[in-house]
Amino acid sequence: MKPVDPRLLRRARAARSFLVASVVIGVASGLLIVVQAVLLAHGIAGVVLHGAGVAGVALGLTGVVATRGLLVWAQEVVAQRAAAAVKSSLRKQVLEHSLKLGPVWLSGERSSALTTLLTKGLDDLDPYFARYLPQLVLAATVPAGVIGWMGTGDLIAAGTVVVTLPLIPIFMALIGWATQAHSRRRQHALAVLAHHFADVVAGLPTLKLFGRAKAQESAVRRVTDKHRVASMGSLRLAFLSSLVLELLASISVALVAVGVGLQLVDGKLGLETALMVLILAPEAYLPLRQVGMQFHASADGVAASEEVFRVLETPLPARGERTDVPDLRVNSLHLYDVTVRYPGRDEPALDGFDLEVRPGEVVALTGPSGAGKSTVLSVLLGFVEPERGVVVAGGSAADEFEPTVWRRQFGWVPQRPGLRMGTVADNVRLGRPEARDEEVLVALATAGAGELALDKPVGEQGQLLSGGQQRRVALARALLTDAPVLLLDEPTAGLDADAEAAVIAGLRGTGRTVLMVAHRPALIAAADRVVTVGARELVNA
Ligand SMILES: Nc1ncnc2c1ncn2[C@@H]1O[C@H](COP(=O)(O)OP(=O)(O)OP(=O)(O)O)[C@@H](O)[C@H]1O
Repeated sequence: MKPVDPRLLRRARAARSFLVASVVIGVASGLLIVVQAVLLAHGIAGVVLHGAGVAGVALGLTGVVATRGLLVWAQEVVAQRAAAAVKSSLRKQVLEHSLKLGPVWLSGERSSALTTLLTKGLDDLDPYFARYLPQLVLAATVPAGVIGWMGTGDLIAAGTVVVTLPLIPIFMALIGWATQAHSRRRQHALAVLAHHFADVVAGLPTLKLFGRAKAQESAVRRVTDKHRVASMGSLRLAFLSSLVLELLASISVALVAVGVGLQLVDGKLGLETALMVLILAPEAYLPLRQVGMQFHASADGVAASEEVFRVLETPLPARGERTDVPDLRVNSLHLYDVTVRYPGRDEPALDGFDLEVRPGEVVALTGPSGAGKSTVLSVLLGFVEPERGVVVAGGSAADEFEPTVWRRQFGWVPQRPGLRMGTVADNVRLGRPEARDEEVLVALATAGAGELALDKPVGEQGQLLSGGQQRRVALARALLTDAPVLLLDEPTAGLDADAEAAVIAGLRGTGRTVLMVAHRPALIAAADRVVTVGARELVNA
């Protein structure tokens, strides 16, 4: 691990200004340490050799200690602010980037791992900013100042420190390599734990039904044990490294003390200088030793930030900038020879698929499960990039257009309705936030959900509504948009025949272009044209 990840400085402006402030505070702290040692040595030597008073020295020391206290406070405030700003900026960037990468990329990620990363994971950056980075700056500034000043009094002592000091970073690096792997393992164990817990909680009713709920106890225990072992491993390494660094520093200071003592006995060194060197010697090692300790506290945060950069460095699909999207009320949509292969899959999900959807048409996509029907919708929405082939509208390829502007042409009902916590009205209004209550009611009625009250509560992921109600709310949401084309993934699944007939009538009545994935005969029969995916055949109804 690099001491400071340049990507962190590049991605988070707060980290840069924080580093500058830390250097200023670090240099001032270094100076104060030297002043404090000189004052102490002067005061003690004055009392011992000349019986001088201590009032002046005590006053000076009080001033130095108070100023050092102020610097520590300033450092803490700056660090906490920087950590908060960096975390918030990284969270925002990851969320924005994930949105740009789209739902298909997200479905390949483990959502609970991503959630852990964006919450608890990034919080581990606090010690990195509050402890590790300031200490790193102190380690770079204080020893240089201290050794320089020691050299003015005793070159041998300064030389001893210069020779022994590098041992600390060398041992730190060795321990660091071992820690890094441990930290990654711990982060991974935490992600697995979160994922497993989320899965178990979400699937508890099913697990209970199949009598497997008890069996989960041992699975949870196994995953928790893995996390505990990984955490204990990190702690063991942290304690061990502190011990090693402490031992190294103590032996080095003892070496300096022996040299100083011998010179003092020989009369080659005055008492004041000897005292100054002895007081300063541990100060040269202290910042480096503490960097070692803080490194462990911050390693989890650094591992989390690496995970953040993995997400941020996932390349975005190349999309154009044009905003003059052709009006699909008058232009046809074409798919020419579209082949899609999902990452990690050998078989194409869609192979050389052609389709034309004319304005105002209702087209049904049918075909066996897994044939690629939902993929056709994903291609049109720009969520997946075809390996070959092109989507064309009004003579231009779809990927020339800015994705959000392009998507405004579509109202979409995905296979999973994706409702959020709130009320029915909140969810329908996602289609057009400024819509009036009457418009929301019309959309609900058209979607065959006229019986649902606007203020009916909706739980997370659409809970509190039946499966069929969720679908109709999602359809009302798509209908409320001004989009000329509706892309519907099995819009009547889970509806009874009457509700289905109402939905079909509602859809036909809008006069909009509809491309729908359809399995049910009534829905297929309602289409102007039926296209079979997978068989590459076009059937006119
Ligand atoms: N995000 C993904 N990553 C990898 N493979 C995927 C992904 N989404 C779909 N697939 C695969 O691509 C193929 C086509 O999937 P798609 O969902 O388009 O089929 P479908 O015809 O809509 O199926 P169904 O009728 O069951 O909904 C399937 O083999 C599926 O396993």
